[in-house]
Amino acid sequence: MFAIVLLTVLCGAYLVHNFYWKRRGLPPGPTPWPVVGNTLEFVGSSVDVVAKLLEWKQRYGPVYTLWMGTEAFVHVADYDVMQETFVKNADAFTGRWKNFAVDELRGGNMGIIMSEGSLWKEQRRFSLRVLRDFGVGRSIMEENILAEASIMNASVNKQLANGEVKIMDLKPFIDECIGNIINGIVFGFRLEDEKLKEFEKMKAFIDRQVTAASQMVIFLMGPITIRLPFLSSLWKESKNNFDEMFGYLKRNLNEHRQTFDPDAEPTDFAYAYLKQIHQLQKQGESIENYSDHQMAVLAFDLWGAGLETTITTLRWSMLYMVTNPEVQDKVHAELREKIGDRKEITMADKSSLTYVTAVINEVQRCANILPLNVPHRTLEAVSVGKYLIPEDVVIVPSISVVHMEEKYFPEPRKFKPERFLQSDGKTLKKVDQLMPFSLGKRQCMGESLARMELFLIFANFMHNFHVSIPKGQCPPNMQPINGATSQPHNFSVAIKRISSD
Ligand code: HEM
Repeated sequence: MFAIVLLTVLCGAYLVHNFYWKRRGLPPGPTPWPVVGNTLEFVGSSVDVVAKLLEWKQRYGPVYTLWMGTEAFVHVADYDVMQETFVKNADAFTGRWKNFAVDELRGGNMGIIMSEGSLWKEQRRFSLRVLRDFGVGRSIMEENILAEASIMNASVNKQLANGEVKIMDLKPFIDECIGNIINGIVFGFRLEDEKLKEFEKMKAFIDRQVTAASQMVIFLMGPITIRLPFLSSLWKESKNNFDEMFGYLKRNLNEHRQTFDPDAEPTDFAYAYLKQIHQLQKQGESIENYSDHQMAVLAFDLWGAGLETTITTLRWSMLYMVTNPEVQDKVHAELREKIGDRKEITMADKSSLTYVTAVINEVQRCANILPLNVPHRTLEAVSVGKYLIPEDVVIVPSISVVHMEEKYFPEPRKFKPERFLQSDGKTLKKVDQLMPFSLGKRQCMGESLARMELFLIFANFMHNFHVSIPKGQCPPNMQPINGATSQPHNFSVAIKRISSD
């Protein structure tokens, strides 16, 4: 009898806690289920995550709370409120979510993406400096990207006889192109033979890890839940994915340690990092923020973030070209008019290729590849809109919602590059609400590299090829695969050389 009373009291207390107590003082939002919160709302291949976020914004207002597992995630889904908070009061929002999965899979809040405080500040400053030294945002990097774009185009070209239309999956070509660029920056070598095979294996681990199922791991995992049926197998898969990727990075970092020459100019990020440690030690300064583990997680962040996002955006760009042939025709017309027979398109052409630039903007808006962005954490109690959010609350700039707002982007579900052009149809229009790289102090660190890659690779590809839906096939599935990034389903295109048009 006593046991039943005790159990009833405990259950009652838990329910009061779940449905009322833990939600006090936080913005409203959908009612969370015990343990799983609102996480299950995102499960299922047909769930349109951004539509759900928009629906909640309409119901609860521009600032609302979702529960991912047992953690409150405050979503800031209004452009003006985002500016007032993440930009004007930036420091208060530079924390990152701390959780069991991050501790177990990445060895804690290390690297850049998940680190905070002095570790994050120092490592971000250092990494940006090294990227600049290696020519990111300048002509040195432009040459590297152009070289890889040209190799990719030559490989595709090799598959095509003149005038022939061939059905091809472009993913492996894009993977290898972007893989070579980021691998060159981090480890300084091209992916050939065995190295290429190893890279392809690693890319497959990344692809599996960003899927929805693996992402559930992050939200639902704890010391007890990883033992539950179903979740335990998801957990094991994620653990294996991370172990394999860290194994690859650590093998390459060890090769660098063995060949490191402190007197030589660093030729890649890994050597620059070793040189920084060497110099700090020589000057008797602290190397607390430069542990072996930090170096591996930092390499993981640059390598992973640099690969996944850019590849996914370029794959979407191909899909939008085949599903919007009239847009592709205009891209080709602009390239014919402004570039003509010239072989290579460089950054110097960007200001005249306004339609191409508008298309890339529209791809980034519609593909909306990071529907849940990367969650931040409040480092102090802080006002957000009409709410006072306590310290240590996970908070998300909901950029994907802004990208789909009618008031900024009329007919938001339509692919209309013209929205990024002035009424003359030629001059580019700056639209501040397009924020694929987020905002504030944690804004994407690779933005200038990514922008250069997207422009040079897309423009040079379109200058050479025409893509379409293969004859007799249904239009491709434009519903994204939900996960950390919104990826397209596998697809093939009918491709032909532009000269045969
Ligand atoms: C189309 C390509 C890309 C997109 C759309 C993108 C988008 C983003 C977004 C939305 C964030 C989170 C910002 C926030 O927390 O509010 C982020 C962070 C980050 N990105 Fe990118 N990114 C891209 C390419 C790259 C590349 C090429 C690199 C490689 C260097 C990179 C490195 C990073 C890093 C290191 C962070 C963490 C920054 C920090 O926490 O301080 N990204 N990115």
